[in-house]
Amino acid sequence: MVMDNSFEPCDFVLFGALGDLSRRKLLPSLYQLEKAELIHPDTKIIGVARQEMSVEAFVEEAKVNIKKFSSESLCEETWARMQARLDYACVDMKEMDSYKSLEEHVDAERTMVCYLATPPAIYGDICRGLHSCNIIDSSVRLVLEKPIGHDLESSMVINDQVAEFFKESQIYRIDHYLGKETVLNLIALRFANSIFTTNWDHNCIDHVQISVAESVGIEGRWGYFDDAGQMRDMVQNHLLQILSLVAMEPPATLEASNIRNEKLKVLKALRPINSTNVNESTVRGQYTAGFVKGEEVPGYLEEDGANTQSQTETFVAIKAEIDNWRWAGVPFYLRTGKRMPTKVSEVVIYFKRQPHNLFGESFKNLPPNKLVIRLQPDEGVEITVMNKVPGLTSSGSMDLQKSKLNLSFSEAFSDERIPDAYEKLLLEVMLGNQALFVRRDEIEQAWTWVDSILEAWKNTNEPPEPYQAGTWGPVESIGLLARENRSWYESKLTKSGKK
Ligand SMILES: NC(=O)C1=CN([C@@H]2O[C@H](COP(=O)(O)OP(=O)(O)OC[C@H]3O[C@@H](n4cnc5c(N)ncnc54)[C@H](OP(=O)(O)O)[C@@H]3O)[C@@H](O)[C@H]2O)C=CC1
Ligand SMILES: O=C1O[C@H](COP(=O)(O)O)[C@@H](O)[C@H](O)[C@H]1O
Repeated sequence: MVMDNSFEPCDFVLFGALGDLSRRKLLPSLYQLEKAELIHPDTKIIGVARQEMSVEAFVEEAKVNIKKFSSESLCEETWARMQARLDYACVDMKEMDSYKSLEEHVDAERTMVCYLATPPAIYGDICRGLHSCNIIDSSVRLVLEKPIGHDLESSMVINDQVAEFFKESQIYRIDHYLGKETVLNLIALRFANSIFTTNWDHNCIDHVQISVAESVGIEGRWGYFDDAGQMRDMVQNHLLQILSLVAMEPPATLEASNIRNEKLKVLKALRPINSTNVNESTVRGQYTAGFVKGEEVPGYLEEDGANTQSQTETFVAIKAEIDNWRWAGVPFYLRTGKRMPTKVSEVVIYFKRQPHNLFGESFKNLPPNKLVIRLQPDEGVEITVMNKVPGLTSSGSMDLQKSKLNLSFSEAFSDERIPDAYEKLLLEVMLGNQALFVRRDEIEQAWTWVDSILEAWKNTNEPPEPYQAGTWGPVESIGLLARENRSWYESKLTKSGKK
């Protein structure tokens, strides 16, 4: 047993237990935690959905999905333990009377975790329903899935509805990127290594690139995606969270409030992008038909259910600037899109060039050092450095060559399995640690910045730039950096043709 004293048993109530997220991610992640013996033996997992179903049928459904969505065969011993803690309650989450049936499944004396894997539109109903049957007390933790709103205003409405019944210290807002090992490693890399701690500012860094490329399209989610677009789907949450971790000041401790305070300061320091600077600071694109990994794929406007007039963006590139002491004059270029050549997320830190050249004409333009943090896949960290090519020359001059110091997680930690982000987040909720969850003020600050860009795009009334599926986005995205004599980092994964 690998448990410590902070582990307490709880009733883990999964609202929307028959939905896509639960089937694909949450139940398989709970299974992995079970396997690692990280769930308290007395913890119960109660699936809640509106379908009438026996506990046996729910257990069978869970088993089928865990088998289907886990990358390994089912361990019978683990499953026997997990099965024993599963329960099911049928609740129509919009009907207040319906919540009574929940009472007999939970123990008011224990910590209760309510995970809302449901449409955000019914978060308010669920809170009222829980309140109506007197289930809420200070020990209840509420987990909210994204998206929290469509803009600042709607996000405040949801947050207000929830705040009627829960204190902020009880609310766990999910951004699954915060559960990714490599995103967490940003904290370790920055604050456990003095070479980075002391070189992490405008004195040493020229610019930063954050790219989150996806090879998938919208995966049959037209209804949701067309309303959201890549800005709301990826930038408002995941990219801004990564940016905050890269740019934040050292927190006093790793305690939740300290980390969240520092992230919030970064979001507050983001220079607003509005009608006056939107054209020079952003690019938005929409994919047309093309080939991804050799397979022909339709354009966005030809996807199932598509509205052919849609101007929703499937690609965004932004030059973001952080107006504070540390980052003055250091652009953060963000880029994310669907149907790009490969799935790859990377943070690349470009250090400044040497102030003076000692190595003669042929090395006049010594390339800057780069720190490449590969978030996914092929997780790792790489630094490019200049080295002397070994050997003797008659002129006595020095020949230089660019080389890489490469730490690949799969090689360095070959005995360790990299857990899915949801495993980490589910574990942290059960431990009652909010550090990897997004606080209300962070979400609202992120919406404020994003809303201003969306509003400016709306005002320009220009369609998104087309880009062929299987490319790195519209040419204008190259221009965003080229006009400042910079270029996007070409991922090693693309160069090697790795899929
Ligand atoms: N799927 C994913 O990969 C991701 C999902 N999310 C978020 O997770 C949440 C859930 O998404 P997803 O699983 O895809 O959605 P689904 O629609 O697949 O599942 C939602 C679940 O909620 C249930 N539900 C909806 N309304 C009611 C109601 N009135 N009473 C009882 N049950 C109800 C549904 O039941 P029924 O089947 O009967 O309709 C279903 O079990 C959303 O907030 C989404 O944005 C976030 C990131 C990724
Ligand atoms: O939240 C979302 O994230 C996924 C990408 O997540 P990843 O872990 O596979 O990188 C994205 O495809 C989806 O559209 C979005 O809603």
